[in-house]
This record gives sequence, C-alpha cells and structure tokens, in this order.
Amino acid sequence: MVETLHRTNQIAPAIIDMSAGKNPTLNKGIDNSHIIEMPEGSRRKSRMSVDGARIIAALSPRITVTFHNVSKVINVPAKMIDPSSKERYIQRTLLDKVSGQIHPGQIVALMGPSGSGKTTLLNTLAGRALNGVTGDIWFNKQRHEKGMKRKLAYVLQQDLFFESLTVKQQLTYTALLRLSNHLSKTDKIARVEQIIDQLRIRKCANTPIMLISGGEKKRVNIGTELLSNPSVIFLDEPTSGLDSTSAVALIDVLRELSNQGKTIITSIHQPSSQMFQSFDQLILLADGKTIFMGKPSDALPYFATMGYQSPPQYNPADYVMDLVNQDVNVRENLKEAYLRNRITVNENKSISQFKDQNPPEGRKYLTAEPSGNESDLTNPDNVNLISGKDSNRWPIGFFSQMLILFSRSFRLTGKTQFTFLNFVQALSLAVISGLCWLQMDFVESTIPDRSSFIFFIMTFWPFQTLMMGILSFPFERGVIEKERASGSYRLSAYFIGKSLAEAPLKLVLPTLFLIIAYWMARINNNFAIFLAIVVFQLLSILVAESFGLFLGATLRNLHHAITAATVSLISLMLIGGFFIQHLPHWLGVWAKWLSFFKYAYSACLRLQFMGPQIYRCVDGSYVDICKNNINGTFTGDDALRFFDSGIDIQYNFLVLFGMFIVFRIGAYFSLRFIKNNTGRT
Ligand SMILES: Nc1ncnc2c1ncn2[C@@H]1O[C@H](COP(=O)(O)OP(=O)(O)OP(=O)(O)O)[C@@H](O)[C@H]1O
Repeated sequence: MVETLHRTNQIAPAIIDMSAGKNPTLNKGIDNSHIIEMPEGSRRKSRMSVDGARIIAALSPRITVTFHNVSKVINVPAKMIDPSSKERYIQRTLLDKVSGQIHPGQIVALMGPSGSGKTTLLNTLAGRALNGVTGDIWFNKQRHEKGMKRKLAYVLQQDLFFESLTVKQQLTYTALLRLSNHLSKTDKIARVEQIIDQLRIRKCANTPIMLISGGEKKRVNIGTELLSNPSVIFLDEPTSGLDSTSAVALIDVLRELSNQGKTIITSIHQPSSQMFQSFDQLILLADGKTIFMGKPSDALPYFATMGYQSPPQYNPADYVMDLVNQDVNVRENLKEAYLRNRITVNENKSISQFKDQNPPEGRKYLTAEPSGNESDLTNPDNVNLISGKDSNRWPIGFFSQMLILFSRSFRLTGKTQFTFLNFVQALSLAVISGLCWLQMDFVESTIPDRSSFIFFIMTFWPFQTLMMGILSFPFERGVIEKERASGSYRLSAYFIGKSLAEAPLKLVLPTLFLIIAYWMARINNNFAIFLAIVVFQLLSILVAESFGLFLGATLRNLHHAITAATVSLISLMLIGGFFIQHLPHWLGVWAKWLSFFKYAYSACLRLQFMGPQIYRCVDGSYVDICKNNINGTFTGDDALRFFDSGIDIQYNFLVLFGMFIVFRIGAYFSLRFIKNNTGRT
C-alpha cells in the first residue's frame, strides 16, 4: 500500500502523512474491506478503505504556483472617488506587475498595509474575481481552469457557516458534497474524522458552530477546505481575531500541512517574531506593488541596505509594517529600490556565476522572480491537474447534490421554524382569533365578520412568510457563494433542494393555527370546505414566500428589499380592493388582478358560503332577500351577492399556482444572474 502511494507520487492524505515515520497498519476489516488504522496518538480510530485512501491521495498532486507580472486594473465609478468628477469611471490599479513562485512544502506570508492588495492577489491567484487581471499564472505548467477549482482551497477571512450546525455536521455535509462518488459514504465519513483529528477539533466536534471559540471556528473553516485534500491552500488573514496562542497553534497546523507537500500562501497581520521567522518566504506589498520578496530573516538586512535600520530587540514583523506604513516618500523609495534590486530566475543563475560584479547591494537578500519563460515552470508531479475523473465539473451528480442540500435545508429550517416561541406565537394567536370570532351563528349579521375572518387569515400568515422569505437569501448568500466558489454544487440543486425542504416545514404552523381558529370561529361545518380553505391558505403562503424570495434575491440590499416588500404588500392590498370598493377605472381594470391576496381571499370567501348551510335573516342590511323578510332564511349564494364577486375557484387556484411558479423562477434567475453590486474584488 505504502509502495503504491509512493509510486503514484501524490501527496498522501492526512491519515497516511500523519503516520510519517511509523508505518500505517494495514488491516483486513469487517465486510472484507481493507482498512488503514490510525497510528497511535490520535484520540479515535479513523478508518478508511485502501481504495478510499488512494483516491484521496490522488486528489492532491504537488503544485508549484508561478505568477508573472500579475496586474489588476479596475474601473471605479468616478463619483465614488471624487463626487465633483465629470468622468464616469476612473481607473484604479490594485496590483502592479507582481511576480513570484511558491513551491510545494512552502508557507509564504503575504504582508502589507491595509489596502495594499493582499486579498486581491490571493483572489487572483485562486482564480477568483479575474476581471481586469493581466499577466500569467501557472499551476505547475498549466493555467487556471474551472476543473482545477478543487485542487485549490481558499480559506476566507470570514468564517462563514450555517452556525446552528455542529462542527461534525458541517464537515460531513461538505464531505458528502465535495468528495466524488468514487469514494463510499463510509470513506467520506472517515475523511471527516481524519480532518477532525488533524485540526484538533475533536473536543468541539458535536458542538454547534455558533458556540465554539474563534480559533476553533477558524480551524473548522480550514478543515472544511481541506476535506477534498487540495494541493494549494490560500488563506486570507487566518490569524486575525485570534489570541497569540490560538494563532501559533494555527500556524503549527499549516506547518503540518506544508510538510505534507501542500503549497500554502497566507496573508497575515502582525505575526509574532517567532511566527514571522517560521515562514519560508515573505512577500511584502505596498499599493499593489512588491517591495520585498525573500526569506523573512533577510527582510531586515535588505531594508538596512537602504538605511532603514530596525532598533535592536524589535519584532521584525512590526518593524517591516511600521516602515511600509510610514509616509508616501518612504514607500515610493522602497518600491523603486525593489525594482532596482529584483532579479529573475535566469539572472540569478548568472549573478551567482559572477558574484564579484557588484550587483545592487540588496539583491542578495531577494528571492528571484520568475521571468515568465517556460523554463521557470516546475512540475514536480508530472500529472495533468484536470485530467480524468477530476475534469468533471461537479464532484457528485445533480440528484445527489439536491438530496444532500435538501437534507441540510430541512435540518436548518426545522431548527428555526419549530422553536418554542414560534409554537407559542401560532397557538396563542390561534386561540385569540378563535375567541374573537367565537362560535359565530349562521345569521345575516355575521356576514361581514365571516369575510373579515377570511381576510385576516389570508393576510397575516402570507405577510409573515413574505418577510421571512426576504431574509432567506441574504442570510445564506455568503455561505452559498463560498461553497459555490469552490465548485461544490450547482445553484439549481441548491435552489430546488431548499425549496422542497422548506415549503412543507413553513406550512406546519399556519395549518395548526387554522385548525384551531377555524373551528373555534365555526366558519363552515363542512369538512371538505375546511380542507379547501386550508389549501388556499397554504398556497397563498407559498406565493408570498416566493415573492419574498424573489425580492430578497433581486434587491441585494436588505433595507431595499424590506422597503420594496412593504410598499408592494400595501399596494397589493389597496389595489386588491380590500379597502376601496370603487377603484379609479384605469387602475381597477387591471391592477386588482395583480394582487395575490385577492385570489386567495375571493376563493375562500366563495368556499365559506358554499354548501347546504342555511342562514337566518336579521334586519336585511346585508342580504337583499332579507329586506322585507326579517324572520326568513337565505343561502350562502344569496350572501355572496353582497360581495359582488363573480368567482371561479379553479381559476383562482390556477392563477395563484402560476404566481408561485413565476416568482420562484424569478428568484432563481435573480440569484443566478444578479451579481454582488458592492463590486469588491
Ligand atoms: N471593487 C473595488 N472598487 C474599488 N476599490 C477596490 C475594489 N476592490 C478592492 N479595492 C481596493 O483595492 C485595494 C486593495 O484591496 P485589498 O482588499 O486587496 O487590500 P488588503 O491588503 O487585503 O487590505 P486588508 O489588509 O485591509 O484586508 C484597497 O484599496 C481596496 O479599497
């Protein structure tokens, strides 16, 4: 087994690498599957089949990242920079001809003042936000392609998760989604166990993420990205917000990973002296330009050649940051000095041959930049990075994605829907409503009250669900975008899975409410009519939710979405004719038919007066037939004439159903095509 792994020349998965020096024990497990046992030292035995271990290992060839003259220029709306500007756009250079080479086994630190371009460089190297980017980036000898996504992990600065999931649930869902179906489910779970051990998060494995510490959260964030055993790991300020002990522990984890042959590049703020020295290479940026690239221990001697001497006993990282944070002139000096001093790989070879020819003094402290020639590119593992199985854009098929995302949404929605407070709210409102309309007699005077009961139930729950629908995507978007950026699943699989999982759960409380309130109020004794009213109530809730999802997905600013919802809800109620019987003709002709409240309300009004129920006349105020016959009776049809509504129940159902579909599809397309308008790189 060990031989096989060596022959494939891939980085072994954590379980095997962790055993470096101690041979992993090969076991024949239950069910005839070959199992590797974790070596001593891990708190729990993780078991993965030999085939599984081989597949995981093959996911991670050693990769050298080479970038040459990478620049990024964007057009910023001129008014954002200068409100009095007459121009439409101003060009802004975020990266200016940055070059470098990072080898497997190295941890490279990216430092620089805030706004110097660290995140932009990380994004660019990781193949994200490539608009306005020029220059060359190679992974071994290949350029970035979509199929390469899973070889590159990106640990974002924010730890974005569904925080009500436990650590293990988070990792398991990710493993099921991101690991290909060539691995069995058992192996995927075994991989989760490995990562839990490797990142030392066993103690919080069953704790909801919202309750774990910042350092643990960061490790879960890294663990999530490590599940697919990537070759290159980009990290954006992984230590920010951590205390020094957690930060050191995190860097130790990164060192373990680099020892496994992974290529690591991380931006970092204010590392301790010890941490600073532990990096293999330092790239220092200022205003999008390189001002130093070399060993961290060479940074101070390099700046000293220009007369910038660090005081003794000073943390070199702090000194370097103080230097680049000084006034513009110092930064300009440093930028020019780097241009004078920098060398390419080729020049470096000739310099070493002619050491005496007096090159600029700082040169010897710098790491050579690649020149952009083919000869600069190294390919330690001569494998095609997007060949064979990996060339599939998605790790698992559409239906598997949908089922997993369905299960996750079901779990998450269940947790938010079925809270004690939500039950208290639904039940108490049901009882209060029931008491208000308690046991109405079937008499003429209750006709307005019966209609207002229908109005109440057809507005209260749709209002509430619409507002929840608006919040749905804004809260999930960050996590979804992160997961999609690493090529985990199709948006359509997420959308369908979420819709199928959430809809039934969101209907439970309204149904409970209606069962109580309806029978307390005694709307119509016919059970079939009750069921039909329930169907319309639930359909109107689904339409409202779809409308909310549509607004939330289209207007990416939450305040805008809530304002739009309030305006449209009130308008739809006004033009639905609930408050005004006689709308101006030009408005009434078409506008009232836009109101989805109108369809559900009209249909339920019709339903409630259907059936053989006989009503008693009182004073003839509402029903014509009672005008001169106060002791007589009338039917539901006579009552309906009071509302002047020519209603076709099936038609109303179809229109509502159509609205449900149209708003859902609209929400999907908005989610798919409306990009983040913050324009962040
Ligand atoms: N879409 C954009 N429009 C305008 N400016 C942008 C855009 N994206 C990035 N920038 C600017 O580019 C510069 C580099 O940003 P970047 O986030 O890469 O810096 P950074 O070094 O990572 O900063 P920090 O350490 O604060 O995270 C900043 O000045 C930022 O304001």
